Amino acid sequence: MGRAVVMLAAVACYFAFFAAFLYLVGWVGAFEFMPTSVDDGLSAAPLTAALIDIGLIALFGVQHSVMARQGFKRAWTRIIPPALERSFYLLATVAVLAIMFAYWHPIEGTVWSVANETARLAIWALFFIGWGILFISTWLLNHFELFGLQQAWLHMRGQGAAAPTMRTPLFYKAVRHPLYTGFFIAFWATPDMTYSHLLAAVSFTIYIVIGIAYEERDLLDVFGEEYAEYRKRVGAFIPGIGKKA
Ligand SMILES: C[S@@+](CC[C@H](N)C(=O)[O-])C[C@H]1O[C@@H](n2cnc3c(N)ncnc32)[C@H](O)[C@@H]1O
Repeated sequence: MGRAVVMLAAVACYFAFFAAFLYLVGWVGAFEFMPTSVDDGLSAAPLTAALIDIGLIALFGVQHSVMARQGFKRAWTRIIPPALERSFYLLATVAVLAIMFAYWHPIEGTVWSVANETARLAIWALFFIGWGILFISTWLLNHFELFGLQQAWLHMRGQGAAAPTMRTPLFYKAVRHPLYTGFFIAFWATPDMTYSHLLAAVSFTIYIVIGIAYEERDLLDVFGEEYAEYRKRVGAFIPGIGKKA
């Protein structure tokens, strides 16, 4: 594949992912202008709906976990250009998110609904702060590398892939996984918690907590003692909590 084509493919995947990410924000927020949302979609009896929705989130989990493993990457990059490995990961994420958006089955009923207008506004502010923390965290790590553009750019310029660098700026000084902290806040901060929203929040939380073990194992492999020492000093999602001896 030509170098310029690789670059164009990476840019296309980046924008496809960005669109899916924006849709996800609206989907979780269940805003009225959204065609589908966590509280809106196909209909089924509550138990069937719950099983389908859990299956959809599991699909997301399997895609994310399998494609992030080193063994999979080694095999996969014998078929696709290594410079596009991250971009195809994003494209696969777009596909599983699109399936989730299309086949989500809401479950009727409300767990909590906040009536006070000021409290509602505060919760909405928290919702956007969560997404903001997540977005800023991508820049603190390396936005262009995380979203595949750096790899394609270096490839286009005939340079090898950049060596991974451990980063701990700003939020990363307080917690090891601020991006996931942002994700948790965004999923849990809602003034109207429906059963389907709760199911999504619980399932994604469980998935992330399990996924972290694998992510940290890879980080320990790559960064060794530097990451081990970081785990001893810094909490996982909440400052000071979840340090690893
Ligand atoms: C979706 S990001 C999530 C990062 C982190 N778990 C968080 O919640 O902020 C996952 C990628 O970030 C990388 N990563 C996580 N922590 C890192 C760090 N401190 N420095 C460099 N890369 C890191 C992982 O290797 C993985 O490729």
